[in-house]
Amino acid sequence: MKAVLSGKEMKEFDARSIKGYGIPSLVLMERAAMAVAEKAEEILEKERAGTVWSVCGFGNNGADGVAAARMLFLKGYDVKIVFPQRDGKGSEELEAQLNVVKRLGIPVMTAEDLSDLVEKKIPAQPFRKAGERKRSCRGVILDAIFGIGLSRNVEGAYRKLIRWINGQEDMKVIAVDIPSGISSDNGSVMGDAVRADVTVTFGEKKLGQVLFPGRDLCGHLFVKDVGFVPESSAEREKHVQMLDREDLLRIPARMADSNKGTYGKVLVMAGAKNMAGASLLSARAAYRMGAGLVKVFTPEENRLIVQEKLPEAILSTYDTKEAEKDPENFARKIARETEWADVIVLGPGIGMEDYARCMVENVLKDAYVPIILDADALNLAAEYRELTGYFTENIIVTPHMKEMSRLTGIQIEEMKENPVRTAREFADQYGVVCVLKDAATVIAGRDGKTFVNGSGTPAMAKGGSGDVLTGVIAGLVALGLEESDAAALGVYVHGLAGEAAEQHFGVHGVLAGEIADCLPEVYRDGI
Ligand SMILES: NC(=O)C1=CN([C@@H]2O[C@H](COP(=O)(O)OP(=O)(O)OC[C@H]3O[C@@H](n4cnc5c(N)ncnc54)[C@H](O)[C@@H]3O)[C@@H](O)[C@H]2O)[C@@H](O)CC1
Ligand SMILES: [K+]
Repeated sequence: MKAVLSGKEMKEFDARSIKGYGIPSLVLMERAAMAVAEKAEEILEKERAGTVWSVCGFGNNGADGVAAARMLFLKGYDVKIVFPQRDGKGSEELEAQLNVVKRLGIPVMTAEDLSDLVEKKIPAQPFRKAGERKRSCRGVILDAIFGIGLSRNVEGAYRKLIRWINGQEDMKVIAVDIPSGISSDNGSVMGDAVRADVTVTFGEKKLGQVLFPGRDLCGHLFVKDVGFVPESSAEREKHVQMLDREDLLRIPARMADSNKGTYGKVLVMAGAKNMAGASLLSARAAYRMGAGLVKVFTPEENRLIVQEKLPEAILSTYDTKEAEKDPENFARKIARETEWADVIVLGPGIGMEDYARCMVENVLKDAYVPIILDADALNLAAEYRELTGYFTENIIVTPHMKEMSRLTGIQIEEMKENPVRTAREFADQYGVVCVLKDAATVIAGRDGKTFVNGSGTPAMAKGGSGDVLTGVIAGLVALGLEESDAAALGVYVHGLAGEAAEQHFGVHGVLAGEIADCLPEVYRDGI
């Protein structure tokens, strides 16, 4: 698990080492610049290229760029430094770095001096992996215009330079700390931004590098230690966290003397009339994740298909007409089922009929085991607001952006601007665990624990993959994980399984069921 910091948190982290412990700022900067220069040299050697443009702003990000340019110049590369304009007031560190390069005679120029000032907006990069876009490479551009100090939208000469960088098709772009123009707090593009092939960042990851579109614009991200004094583990836990492969070790082991009862009973309440798919995907994923027993509760019409496609599942069916006619009897049936369960998945494909609302209400009212509330259960809660009155700490909600918008009334664009805050506020307001699904899913858990997920692939952007996720989380709860941990680890494992499925079927070809079937590859071979 690794901490991910906002711009403000990173500034405090910086200041702690410099002011708190007395490590000179220029010492940290020297190591930061060295990490950038090493990455540049690696690329230049591989590409047999010799040109370096270091494009710098007037803060310490620019100072990093000037220091790295000096190091590459001393190695014999053909180096030029570019500033947006002549008259910018530089930081103290920048002035110190510029004094050195002036004495060394490294050319320093401005945007106006660039003969080929071709401006290009952020180029699209369809279906290519980060760093793969450039076929020929004449050299390297160091993007050191803005780092974590970007405080407003970019315009004027800054914007021109950012677009100039994006227009250099035959140069690899290394972003110093973060691509210029990306907000380090939320990954948004502030006016315009650099598309980097590689980003070298210092100390810790920033939120802007793990949330989209910033995550995409970073290219390959390298985190380098430059000598900051580390925080205590209690301090680290206060930041947003990102899971990594070591966290797979937290999936409980299977004991030699166990039986199916040892690994929990999952009740999947899903699928409307003739819509068995959602229940099958969720149930399959729960079994694949390791749950001992999975029961599907679904309309009678789905009996044959469930038995045929997943004979391992226990089946309990209901008559939808009876359920509508006699809600009290339906409620008693539901109570019997929920009593059996250790964890419940509620909602995928159940529809918006009255009996579905009755089911959601009764489960929320009477069940005290963890409940994963998804899809139509969330849409019903959005439509019948009184259902949110039952939200308590045993509930994990898993809305995608549209469902979250229905639940909260907040526009999708606004939520995308700050998904961490959106998920956190919802979780705190209702006391639930909130999994806000998107390309970078945010998990807001108990005790302020917040996670951003780093696994996954666009191959998973397909119908049914959310149903699989509910089963994965339920499976982990059944194995004994606490709800916040099950949600965060479940999202991570689900993403890894999607990546594994992409290896087999390609980015376009993956089916949701295949994500479920690739789960064992993740925890069997993944650590
Ligand atoms: N000693 C340190 O504090 C270290 C800092 N480091 C570097 O320092 C960077 C942070 O430096 P700073 O805090 O100076 O910030 P930046 O260098 O990211 O940028 C701040 C400068 O840009 C200006 N600015 C902000 N938004 C603008 C806009 N839209 N248009 C025009 N000007 C704008 C600010 O007024 C300020 O002059 C990090 O990203 C990292 O690269 C690293 O060297 C590691 C050590
Ligand atoms: K930068």
